[in-house]
Amino acid sequence: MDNNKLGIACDHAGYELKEFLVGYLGSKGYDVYDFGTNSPESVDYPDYAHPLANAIEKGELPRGIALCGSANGITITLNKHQGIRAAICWEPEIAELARKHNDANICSLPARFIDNDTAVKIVETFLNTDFEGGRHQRRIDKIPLCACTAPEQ
Ligand SMILES: O=C(CO)[C@H](O)[C@H](O)[C@H](O)COP(=O)(O)O
Repeated sequence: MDNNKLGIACDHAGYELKEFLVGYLGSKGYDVYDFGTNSPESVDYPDYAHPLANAIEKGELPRGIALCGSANGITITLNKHQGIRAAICWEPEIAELARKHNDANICSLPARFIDNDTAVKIVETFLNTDFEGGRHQRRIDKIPLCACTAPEQ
């Protein structure tokens, strides 16, 4: 898949930072698919989270960035999708671990709690860190409910 492509989605709380990141990532040569929202008017984050998650699940985009005020609402929504591993990243080392250990395919940003410079560092780290595989792959394989068997006590 074309790793230059990425999707981005937000609610009103993430709108300003989303706009900044769309400009920044475009200037770095990324092909950014913007799922909105496209104004600071109050909206509901699931209306923007699901289209981003669907595009990644269908294989149309390899990864994405999601933003809301705390990152909680949008991340909870995204992770209802079987093919999504969205991780809340509030500093670069968490973003690095989200990729290395969790193979996260969406980086969720708490827009009301980070500044633009921090967001850039987080996103750059997320986009440029590879999954380590190995024991982490085994754990990821156990995440889907269909693969879950309660251990004997
Ligand atoms: O869902 C959230 C919290 O988990 C997001 O942070 C939203 O952006 C936030 O709830 C929006 O709040 P508002 O008072 O409607 O602006």
